Amino acid sequence: MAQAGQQNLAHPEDHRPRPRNVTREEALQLEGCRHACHVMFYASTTAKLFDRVPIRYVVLMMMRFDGRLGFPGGFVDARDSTLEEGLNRELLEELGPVFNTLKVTEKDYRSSQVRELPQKGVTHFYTKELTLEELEAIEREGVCAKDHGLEVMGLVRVPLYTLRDGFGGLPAFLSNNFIGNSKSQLLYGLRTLRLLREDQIQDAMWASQNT
Ligand SMILES: O=c1[nH]cnc2c1ncn2[C@H]1C[C@H](O)[C@@H](COP(=O)(O)OP(=O)(O)O)O1
Repeated sequence: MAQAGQQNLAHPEDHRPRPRNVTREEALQLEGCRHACHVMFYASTTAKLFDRVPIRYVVLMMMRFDGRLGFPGGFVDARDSTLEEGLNRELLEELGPVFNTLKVTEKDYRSSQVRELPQKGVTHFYTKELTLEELEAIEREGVCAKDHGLEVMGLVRVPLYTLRDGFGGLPAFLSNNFIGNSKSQLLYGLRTLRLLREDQIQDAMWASQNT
């Protein structure tokens, strides 16, 4: 899938070089860098907040041990023969027994970004659509995972709506602290999967920065 839509968001005062997009093949040929894989699970829903505001999609992120938001996943290491094997191993540790049977595969791969500092590394991003029942099973059984309460403080749902005050919902969510390029991965996922329209994304980003 084209990666052009993934923006490299950085704090305006952050002068570190921005991560750059590379293809999966380019990424796999890079020497001397660690690979990490993360996945955005999502499911459609007919639920309405306050019986009025359509939720439309449940999108999962997690609160990490360091107080930042990110996606489930982690570093691929020498034990893993493929990126996806490493990702599924991390998912089993972080989200629990559901990942004995549910697997992320190469067809769920979306994009790769390389960063040079503080250490050269590549982050690979995946998205996977689930049924609402599958997604709720991850939420329910996540408390049985090895990393629950340690590396994973809890799963969170991303609100895709904006409330009448213009800030509650997605703009407020985007004002949180995100690990690495996970905020840019979230926006890329919402954009390319068309879970939100471009103008809705732009308005939410503007409100999160200016409210
Ligand atoms: O969601 C994420 N999106 C992009 N990069 C991320 C995300 N979460 C962490 N990271 C970065 C931070 C590190 O450089 C690596 C691996 O971190 P982590 O997932 O914490 O890895 P382990 O669980 O310790 O294997 O990716």
